[in-house]
Amino acid sequence: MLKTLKIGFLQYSGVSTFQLLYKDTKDSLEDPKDRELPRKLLQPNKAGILNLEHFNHISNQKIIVECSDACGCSDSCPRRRLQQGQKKRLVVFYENKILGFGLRAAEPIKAGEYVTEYVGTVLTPRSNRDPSYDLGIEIVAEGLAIDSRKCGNLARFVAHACDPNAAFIETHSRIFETDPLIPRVSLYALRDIAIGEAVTICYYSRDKLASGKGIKCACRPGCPNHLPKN
Ligand SMILES: C[S@@+](CC[C@H](N)C(=O)[O-])C[C@H]1O[C@@H](n2cnc3c(N)ncnc32)[C@H](O)[C@@H]1O
Repeated sequence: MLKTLKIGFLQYSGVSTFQLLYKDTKDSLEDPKDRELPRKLLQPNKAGILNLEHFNHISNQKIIVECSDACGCSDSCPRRRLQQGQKKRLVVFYENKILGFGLRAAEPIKAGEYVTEYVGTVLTPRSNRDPSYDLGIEIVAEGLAIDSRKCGNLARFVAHACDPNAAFIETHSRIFETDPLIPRVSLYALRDIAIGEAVTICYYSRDKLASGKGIKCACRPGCPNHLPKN
């Protein structure tokens, strides 16, 4: 099962919990004594690069906030990466019998660059279905998941690695402020990814991986970890 990201609220009109959270965080960062607080909001720089140097892929409480019509910027603004769509060339590659299909870079990807979106059906996770392709949403809409098992894009093939080179990050993105705020998730590179290299994320926390139960992790020869069975 894909890693559950921590994020809070789905809204279609009016002031959302998220807007309040956003305001609180922004305000607190303006107070010098609070600058040490973990920063919740991420935005790419002018070159479209997200600073993920200190990204903790295990306890992820981060959300990317993209520009909208309220900013007055253009469609080519680097802070509209998800809105602009996938630009990186990627291939779905059959790795081996254990890993099945994975995703590989068909061109070099730099650390902090947007790779693609995790696409699927937004639903409430239920116990009687296969959650292997669920990506839990926790900031924009707590308790929902994006399921790419039957309907998704190539991000559904991203394999787990205990030392991953990419991460899924919830993304607050809408072109017009009046658009519905649907849960969306971006895939960003945590470090440079070479052409032909597998793009990987970490599905689980270190504790779960070290529990000794589940599928033996095949991220590298001799990896001692296990992917918990759902
Ligand atoms: C979201 S799917 C990834 C796509 C899948 N490989 C396919 O061919 O459709 C997750 C599944 O891939 C396999 N997998 C991914 N990373 C793995 C790893 N490091 N070790 C073992 N199996 C892995 C497991 O079977 C896991 O349940």
